[in-house]
Order: sequence, then structure tokens, then C-alpha cells
Amino acid sequence: MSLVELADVSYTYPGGVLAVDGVSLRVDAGESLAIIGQNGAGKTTTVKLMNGLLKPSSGRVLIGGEDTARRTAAQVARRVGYVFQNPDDQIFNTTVAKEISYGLKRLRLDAGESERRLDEAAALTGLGDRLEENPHDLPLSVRKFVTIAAVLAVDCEVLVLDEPTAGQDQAGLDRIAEIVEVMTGRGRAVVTITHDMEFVARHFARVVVMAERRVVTQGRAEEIFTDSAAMATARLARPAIVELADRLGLADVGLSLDALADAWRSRG
Ligand SMILES: Nc1ncnc2c1ncn2[C@@H]1O[C@H](COP(=O)(O)OP(=O)(O)OP(=O)(O)O)[C@@H](O)[C@H]1O
Repeated sequence: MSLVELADVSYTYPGGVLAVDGVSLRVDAGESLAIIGQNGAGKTTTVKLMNGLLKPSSGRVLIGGEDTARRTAAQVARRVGYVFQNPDDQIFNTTVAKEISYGLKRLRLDAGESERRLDEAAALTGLGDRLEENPHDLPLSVRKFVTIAAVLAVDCEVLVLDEPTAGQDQAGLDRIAEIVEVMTGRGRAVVTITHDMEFVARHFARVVVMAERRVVTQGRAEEIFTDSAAMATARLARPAIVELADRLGLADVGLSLDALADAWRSRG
């Protein structure tokens, strides 16, 4: 059984806009999945359907086999944590510690476990020294980590990161990559929406390509990124390594720099 399953899901906003049309996808425990596609393709609506903020107009969304239609948004949010694109849509506490601990309070954990989770989430996001600062005084790139820490602390089965790399420097990118690795290593699923193809190529195992409200194709990252037709249909730029291998006429190097270098050295 998959941790997340969308089965022929459609969603129409109350104003009548059809935003997602017949989407089916699965995410397994321990898997990293990136949803890519142009603006307006339906990516954000798809992840809001996963975490119960929206309920499908038709089709079914199952989390751990449970239909979200029969659960409240709060119940689903405990299983699927959603880090918004804009941290300012999420942050409202006056210290980083309070912001990270807010979701924990509803879990009614004992004090020791709450503290352990706060410390661990702060360490993973690099916020250990900033717990008493006001998140509103921190730069946007750090505010993003505050919202990631708040969701990590709840320890959901599925972590959804909406545009996590926007505005991050290399240290921030490395930190996000480490979070993806740690969470998938613990059997959690990590789902991201991003326009950052290089980041997906390096750190995400599976890719779903969306265009005009539908899934165009999905599969292993190297299969998808080397599928020029699918990337062109979705009007997406291929990662630099794929573009370079193509221009050099090197086949089967996938997304590995080492494989590209080997193929170049041993060309006939
Ligand atoms: N609250 C809303 N009310 C009405 N229409 C909406 C709403 N939110 C999104 N839409 C519309 O639904 C469609 C899909 O939008 P969605 O935000 O899911 O796409 P996206 O792929 O995430 O785009 P982006 O990369 O810009 O975030 C678009 O036509 C959008 O205008």
C-alpha cells in the first residue's frame, strides 16, 4: 500500500476554475517525489489535496489507505505536513522556539519528547542558536527554515515542501538536501513542488510532470529528464547535465556527472 495515493482526482475551485483534472499518482514510504510543471499547471492544488486543505471534487485521495474525504483537514495535516511556499503565510509566533513548538502542543506529548523534537528540528534546520529570536526579524531564507522546522517537529509521514530552494544560498540548498535524505531514510515520504530542475535531478528519485491540470508523465528522475518530448510538452528546461550529454552525443549517462565524465573519456 502506498503512503499517498491520488486516484483519478479532479478539483474545481468554488469560483468554477478546474485546477486539477484526472490526476493519479502514488508516493511510497521512504520515497522522494518532485512535482514539476509551469505556473498554473496544478501543482499547488495537487499537494493541497494531499494534505486535506482541499477535498477532491471527484476521485479519491488516500493517505496510508485512509480516504481524506472522511477526515478533517486537521486530521490529515497530522499525517501530511505542508510547508508553504511563502513562510509569511505560516509564521505567527513571536519566537522561533514557539513557532516550532506550536504544532507539537496539539499532539499532547510529554515535556521530554516535545523538547527532544524541538531540539532535533532546530538542529536539522540550523536554528539551534536562534530559538529565542523573533522569526519576523529573520531573513526570508531563514524564515523558510523556521516553517520547515515546525513541520518536521510534528514528524508527519509525508513532508510536502513547496518551492523550498527559492532564495537559498548553497548552504541552504545543502541543508534542504540533507533534510530530504534524513526524512526518506526514516521511511517518511518527501514531496516537493519546484521550478529548480538541478535540485530535483540531484536529490529526488521520482518526478511527476504536470501541464494544464493533468499529469503528462511520471517515473524515475533520469527517465523523465532524458525524455525530451515530455519535457518539451511541459515546456520545462532540462537539467544542465542532460543538455550537455545530449549536445556531446553521449547516451546513457543519466544524471551522473561521473558517468558523463567516463563516457566522455572513453568515447571512440
Ligand atoms: N484559490 C483559487 N481560486 C481559484 N482558482 C485558483 C485558486 N488557486 C489556484 N487557482 C487556479 O488553478 C489553476 C492551477 O493553479 P495551481 O496554483 O495549482 O498551479 P501551480 O502549478 O501550483 O502554479 P504555480 O507554479 O504558479 O504555483 C490555475 O489556473 C490557478 O489560477
